[in-house]
Amino acid sequence: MTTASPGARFRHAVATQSPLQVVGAVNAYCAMMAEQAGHHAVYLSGGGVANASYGLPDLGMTDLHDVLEDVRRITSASNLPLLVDIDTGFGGAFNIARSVQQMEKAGAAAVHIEDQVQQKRCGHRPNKAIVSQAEMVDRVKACVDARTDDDFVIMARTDALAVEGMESAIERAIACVDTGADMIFPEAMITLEQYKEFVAAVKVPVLANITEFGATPLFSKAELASAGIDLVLYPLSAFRAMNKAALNVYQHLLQDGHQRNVIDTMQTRNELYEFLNYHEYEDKLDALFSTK
Ligand SMILES: C[C@](O)(C(=O)O)[C@H](CC(=O)O)C(=O)O
Ligand SMILES: [Mg+2]
Repeated sequence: MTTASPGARFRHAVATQSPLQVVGAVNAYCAMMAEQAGHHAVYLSGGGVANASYGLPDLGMTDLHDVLEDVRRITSASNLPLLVDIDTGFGGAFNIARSVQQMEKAGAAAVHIEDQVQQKRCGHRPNKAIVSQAEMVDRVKACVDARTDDDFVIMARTDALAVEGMESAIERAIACVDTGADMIFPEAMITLEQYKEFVAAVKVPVLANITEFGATPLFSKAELASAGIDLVLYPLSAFRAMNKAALNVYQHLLQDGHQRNVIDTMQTRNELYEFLNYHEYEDKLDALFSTK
């Protein structure tokens, strides 16, 4: 156990892993599995909150409290530093400041805020629109001013590549760093060369979002390391796999009338209990009621 703040632990993980793999966890139990599997940081995806917790598309329909609820559940269950997707910050400067304060209080280590308009889309979908560079800089300033722990990480995401091109994206990233952004998330890059350009330009850690079925090829950790990337994000990888496995079970139950054909695809009761530390709870319960 350590007394360092979540933000300090996230920075330490970025500094010591090269690059740091940040894995999406759509709920508390997923974060526990990621931690026990040996990961060093977890991610709460905005798309994940919308899709998994609310059955909504990733179109800016969820609010601060929808995301906070999932943050609290995850930070209560796992000690891993948590990077949270706060989309466009959920409003104007005061709302953004409040978002950062609430995330910090809820035990998050880091947030990323993006330069899309509030009626946002998934970063890998067409027809995105972005706010001006000046407005994005204001968003970042609101974040930086609002944090109480200087180690709490403010990551600026730019969606500009698809809208205005590489030059604008880099210019925006530099402006965000000049305003105090600690790390940069260039969204929907297409080549390793583009990552290299960002890394050379911003001089702070750069994150590569390796989300499946999107615009970015599934570059390996080694390839991204060679481009100078410091963080690799897998926002929805486990979620997509869970979804396919669950659908398969639902279909087999209908078709077969039993689960024997899919039992091998399931985590066993013992495995579940191991991750939950169930037996320790049971022992405590037995001790508590031993005199009855
Ligand atoms: C990272 C992201 O913002 C998310 O919400 O997880 C998404 C991921 C995705 O839709 O694959 C994004 O890249 O916009
Ligand atoms: Mg998102």
